[in-house]
Amino acid sequence: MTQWTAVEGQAFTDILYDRTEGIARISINRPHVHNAFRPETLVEVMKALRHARFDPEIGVVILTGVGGKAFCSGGDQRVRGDDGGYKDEEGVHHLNALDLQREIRTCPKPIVAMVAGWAIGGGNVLQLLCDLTIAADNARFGQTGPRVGSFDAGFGAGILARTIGVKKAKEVWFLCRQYDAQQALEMGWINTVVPLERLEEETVAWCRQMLTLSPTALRVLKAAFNADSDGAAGIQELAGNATALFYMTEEGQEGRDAFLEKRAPDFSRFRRRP
Ligand SMILES: CC(C)(COP(=O)(O)OP(=O)(O)OC[C@H]1O[C@@H](n2cnc3c(N)ncnc32)[C@H](O)[C@@H]1OP(=O)(O)O)[C@@H](O)C(=O)NCCC(=O)NCCSC(=O)c1cc(O)c2ccccc2c1O
Repeated sequence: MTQWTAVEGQAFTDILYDRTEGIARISINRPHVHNAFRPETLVEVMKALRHARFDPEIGVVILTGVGGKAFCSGGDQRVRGDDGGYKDEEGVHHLNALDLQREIRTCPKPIVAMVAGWAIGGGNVLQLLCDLTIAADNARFGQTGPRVGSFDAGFGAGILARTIGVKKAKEVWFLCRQYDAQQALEMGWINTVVPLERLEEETVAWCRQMLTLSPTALRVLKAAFNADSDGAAGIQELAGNATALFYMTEEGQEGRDAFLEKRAPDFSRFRRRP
């Protein structure tokens, strides 16, 4: 059994945020609605995710749901308003699931979805956008949008099509069927399926394996996998890694030093590589 410790100084109402060596775990904690999210839930997930991103001791993040019956059932339909989004406690309408989707893709650390039970609607999109998905044998996946008067025509359609193929993605969205973990595995929708009682052990094992590997290599690879589908923003993310690495070289530092020392830069000692 993994020992998890609540992250200090981080108080939340809709999520749990804890950690074990090198791994942060963010759990949506609304099991009474199968972990459906409201705007406040997503604000909290983003806050925890940013905290994990900036914690140098964390190398991998797990996103999951409390209770064993659901990862997440998407937007909480009880707070879906008539003014273009989900209503927060102040009455402001949001579609801030889209903000979280982008943050999952731009977080430079691998994010693993640990899925037990339902991953439906916006909940399926969240697990889809995580870098890896470990599912329990009770997991069920699907989209409900056309049934409940919604659609995710961004990552929810496009990345699903890239992941399982266009025909299958259209089937998922056009028919609103549900798929069990084995079917999802066969489609390449998820990475592996394990018995529910082994879900955490298996997920942590995958995370620990990534923790033994080069964080820079994983970071650049993550950006590379997203670059083309994220367009200019994806190239920006990938290119930012090149700039960061260049800043760590003597060649990059020569330009900065020359400016600060008010002299012409001397790049002559740096090779023009083939
Ligand atoms: C997930 C289910 C298939 C499970 O069915 P089951 O029969 O096992 O359980 P119940 O239906 O009895 O559910 C138990 C309990 O939970 C409540 N509940 C479940 N899901 C939600 C939900 N999403 N919102 C509110 N409440 C929920 C349910 O009412 C029960 O409560 P009781 O008080 O009656 O006990 C089934 O529950 C189901 O189909 N759920 C709805 C799934 C769904 O349609 N989700 C929303 C899809 S749209 C979406 O998520 C979405 C969000 C965004 O932020 C977007 C942003 C931008 C673009 C698109 C977006 C988008 O599409």
